Amino acid sequence: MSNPSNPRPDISVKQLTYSHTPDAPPSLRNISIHLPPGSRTILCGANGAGKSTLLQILAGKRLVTAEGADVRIKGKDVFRDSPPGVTFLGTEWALNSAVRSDIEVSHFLDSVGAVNGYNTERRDHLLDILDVDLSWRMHQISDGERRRVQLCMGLMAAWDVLLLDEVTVDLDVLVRDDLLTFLKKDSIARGATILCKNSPPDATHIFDGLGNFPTYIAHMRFGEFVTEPIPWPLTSSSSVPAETAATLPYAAPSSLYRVALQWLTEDREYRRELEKQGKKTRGARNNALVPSDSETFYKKYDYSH
Ligand SMILES: Nc1ncnc2c1ncn2[C@@H]1O[C@H](COP(=O)(O)OP(=O)(O)OP(=O)(O)O)[C@@H](O)[C@H]1O
Repeated sequence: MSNPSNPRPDISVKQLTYSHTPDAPPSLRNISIHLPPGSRTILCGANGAGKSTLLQILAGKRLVTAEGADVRIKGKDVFRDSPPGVTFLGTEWALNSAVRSDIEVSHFLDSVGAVNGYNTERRDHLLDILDVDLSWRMHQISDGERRRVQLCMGLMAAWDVLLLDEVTVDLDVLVRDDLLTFLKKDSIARGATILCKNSPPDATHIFDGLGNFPTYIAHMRFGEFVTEPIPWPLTSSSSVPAETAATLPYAAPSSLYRVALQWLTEDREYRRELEKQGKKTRGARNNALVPSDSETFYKKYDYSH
């Protein structure tokens, strides 16, 4: 949904172009979206489409200097006004050595609570849903368990806007399902907004059970929206562009996986077309090296015996 006339979108992005480095091509190109309070949007797209970059910019983690770009949450400029009530949960958290130190989970969560303040009923509910054992020690738990602690920590304080960067992918199916149910209920009860990304690596796992979660879905490719956020589930009366409508299955929420598959297939065909035209290169460069890249690689590193 990209409707600038919406009186108060929770997330509003206009003319956003962004490059990670001065010489690199833009990872986001002239992006504009407007998401209303209480919406739950899933960004779909192949690896490198720009989903994480968009979430990180909304979280104020990357500074945008491009002229004309306007990135707001609840009407506040994300760089200059730091809007309150925004929670960003990303995968890099688990890589931080501090969260792998010898500290008991209860102490770890208490230290965060002391800083942020939280409702204990909400915390206990999250501990149940995420099946967290307060006596675990942070350096002795699995990646999935560590992720559950992160989610509990990040969701304890009630957020207005939640930005999720693939933090549910390594949860087991039951925990993930309970968490999505909680997030959906919470978003409905408090009119809070969720924007999250889903990537292709294991699409069946990622999209399984997600069909009832979003109110909008969107498709990104090479830093642009091929399909701007559109209401989900789709109906024949959805305000979907004609060219998109022709490609999508109108059906039950369970078809989200099929829509994602359709979009990713289109992405791959588009990329292959660019490759044919010499505008993109992937994999072994068969014409550039004789013998092939892989033979050269294996000889170089002497994997032959
Ligand atoms: N720190 C960085 N420095 C330079 N380029 C980056 C950096 N992070 C991402 N990029 C580039 O920006 C583009 C978009 O990356 P981004 O991580 O936003 O994609 P994505 O859609 O989230 O991908 P995935 O689903 O694989 O996580 C890619 O071409 C990527 O190579």
